Amino acid sequence: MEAPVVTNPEEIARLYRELSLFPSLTRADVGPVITSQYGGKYSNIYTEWSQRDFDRNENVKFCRQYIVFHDDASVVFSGACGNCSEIKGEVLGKDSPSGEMKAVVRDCTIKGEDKQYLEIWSKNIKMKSINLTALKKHGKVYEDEQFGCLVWSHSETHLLYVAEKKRPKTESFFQTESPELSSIGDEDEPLRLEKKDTVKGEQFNFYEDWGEALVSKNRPVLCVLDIEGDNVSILEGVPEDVSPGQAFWAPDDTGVVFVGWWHEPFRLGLKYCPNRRSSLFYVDLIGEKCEQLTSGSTAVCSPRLSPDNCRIAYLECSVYGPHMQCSKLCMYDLYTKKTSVIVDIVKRPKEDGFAGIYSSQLSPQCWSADSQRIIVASPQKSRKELLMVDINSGLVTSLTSNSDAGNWCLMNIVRDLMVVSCSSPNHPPRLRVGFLPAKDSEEKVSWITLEDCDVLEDIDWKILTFTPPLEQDNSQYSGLDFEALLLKPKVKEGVKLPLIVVPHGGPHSVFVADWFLSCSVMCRMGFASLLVNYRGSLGFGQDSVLSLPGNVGTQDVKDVQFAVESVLQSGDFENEKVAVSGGSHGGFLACHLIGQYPAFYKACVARNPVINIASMVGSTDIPDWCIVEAGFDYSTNFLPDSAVLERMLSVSPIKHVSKVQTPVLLTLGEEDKRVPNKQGIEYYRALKAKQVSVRLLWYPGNNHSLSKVDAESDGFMNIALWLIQHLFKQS
Ligand SMILES: CSCC[C@H](NC=O)C(=O)N[C@@H](CO)C(=O)O
Repeated sequence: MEAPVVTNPEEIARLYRELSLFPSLTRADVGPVITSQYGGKYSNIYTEWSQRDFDRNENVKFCRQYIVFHDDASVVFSGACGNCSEIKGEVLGKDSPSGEMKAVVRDCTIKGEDKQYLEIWSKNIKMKSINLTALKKHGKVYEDEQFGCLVWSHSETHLLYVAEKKRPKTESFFQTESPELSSIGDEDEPLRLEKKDTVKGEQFNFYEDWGEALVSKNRPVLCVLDIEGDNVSILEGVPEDVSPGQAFWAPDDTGVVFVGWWHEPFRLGLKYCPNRRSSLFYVDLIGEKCEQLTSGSTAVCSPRLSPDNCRIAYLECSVYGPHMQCSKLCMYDLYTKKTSVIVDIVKRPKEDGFAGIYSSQLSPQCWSADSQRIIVASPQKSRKELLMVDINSGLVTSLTSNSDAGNWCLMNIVRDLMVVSCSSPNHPPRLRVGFLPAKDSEEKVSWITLEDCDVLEDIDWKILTFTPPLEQDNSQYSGLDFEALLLKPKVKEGVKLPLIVVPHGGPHSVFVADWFLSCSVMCRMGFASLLVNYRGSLGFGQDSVLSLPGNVGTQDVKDVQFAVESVLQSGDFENEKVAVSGGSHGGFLACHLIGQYPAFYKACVARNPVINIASMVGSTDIPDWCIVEAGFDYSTNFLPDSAVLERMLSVSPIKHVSKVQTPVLLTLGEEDKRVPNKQGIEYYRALKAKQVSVRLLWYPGNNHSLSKVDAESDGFMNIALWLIQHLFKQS
């Protein structure tokens, strides 16, 4: 029996709107402990959320506060205080350590001009509003997760943030000048005008940026605001060949610790690429001393100071190679000035299930109050778990094993109070709090839900495990299993479902059992989805990651096909109604699958797919990806020769295009720096030439993720209608 499928566009849009109502938690902070007049203790929890607003075509950001009464070890009573309020124009915001003040970096448009202000709030008063744009000490403030920060000094007298370095004004050689601005010049130097401080001949200089989603970010500088003196200064002493970010105050406020990414000989894209050469540095406030704290031969991120001010925890991985991979959890001792590894790379999942740390960002605070443990959220196969690491023994304990939720994210931990977001494919994000049990205690965390939403009872999900057949075993990394998530609408016995196969991108990424808007709408429409974590995915040990480079286009393709064919054997699906959909490397796999298994898939959707690695290597922001995934070792002076280009071409989907029969929907972002839209166009032309049905959707103002509200929702509707058109067409 065939399942009834929702095909009416109005009804599909209604379902999409309905399930888009669930917001996602983006930030949480815990305020200081307050003792009430009756002796009870409580803390405020500040949360920020994001939700799609279709009419305004933007993701709206709002906040809500909660109060948690506790005895320092367990929650006694909790609840929300007041309603939500929207946050507008706030680029960065941070309460001071005492909770007495708040700093905000705000974007404003005044009489058509964009300006940035740094505001200091105290009690119910806006104490200061400093016009950063007018000060002209630097360019725009960095608000991204890669470099950005807004940090109060321990003394609460100074603020630290990152901004674009100020560039000199430029003008044409042919600009007419007033006679009094006569120039002085030097033969080798560009002509500088004394009075106006304007440079000629540099108007069209090219400034590299840090790539996808970090456009226009070229040269970050560390900025310090002296609150009392209203004075912003740029920290001197940062090495010239390093871009600083993720900074914080050293314990005594006399200097700053930061991550520095080397930008010579050129910048490579940083988004999703934590494998860029970088180090921890310390620079003193007078710029006399800058010390490199880690080796400089690895890639580091997320430094976090322990509450006792003695150590810095951070994540480390090797430079180049697979972009995302198993990380080491490391520590820098501020007294001995030595680094150590607390949790090493894990090649294969251990007997207790621990598969390694796969994270490129620790939560804003990650230490227990006793400075003896660190909490990290990491995929462990197809679930994301909270892991507690003992810094002395390196012992890793899961705080969330056997839980019903498939995805646990640590938003923050302060004085052992953890604030988390947890979700599952049939359960949108919930906000929970819980105290970390005392060291060496056997106790489990008792989670209290502060913000709940109902389970979508009509959606079923499970995790499936696959062992590749012998002929598909990787001889170098033998015996690796992989997994997939299967999401299905609940239907009566005997009803067969259409199936959408979704391989993830990366390829070193993973689908954890999270809430997926598009899959849940598809479920409500009557489709099942199979999300495949083929070998090479994160969370399955470093061997799995390393098994894929050099084998893309075969091992990953065969794993996905093996998973699909295995699932179809259950008899629960309509074998003639199978579609494939993926983005980026997932699009690469979708296009490979329709080329290598020509009659199998009845519809294909590819978002910004990698089509021809050979034609992409010179135009993507991450050429190293092309070289590594094609099976070569990358260095910055690597130049692809004809054999390398031939290999890149031979592992690409374009190689199989002549066999394609499946109708293809391409969704491309005009501003994509990662997989330039010319890749999709190359495929579009090839399919057109072969008279294969193809449609191309072009999203101006969108980058690789196609995540602007109108692009994402339009993309979803067109994907749904494309699947309906091609899976259910009358033949
Ligand atoms: C040269 S593009 C390589 C593919 C890309 N990898 C990293 O950015 C990719 O597949 N991206 C995924 C996210 O990992 C995506 O879904 O965009």
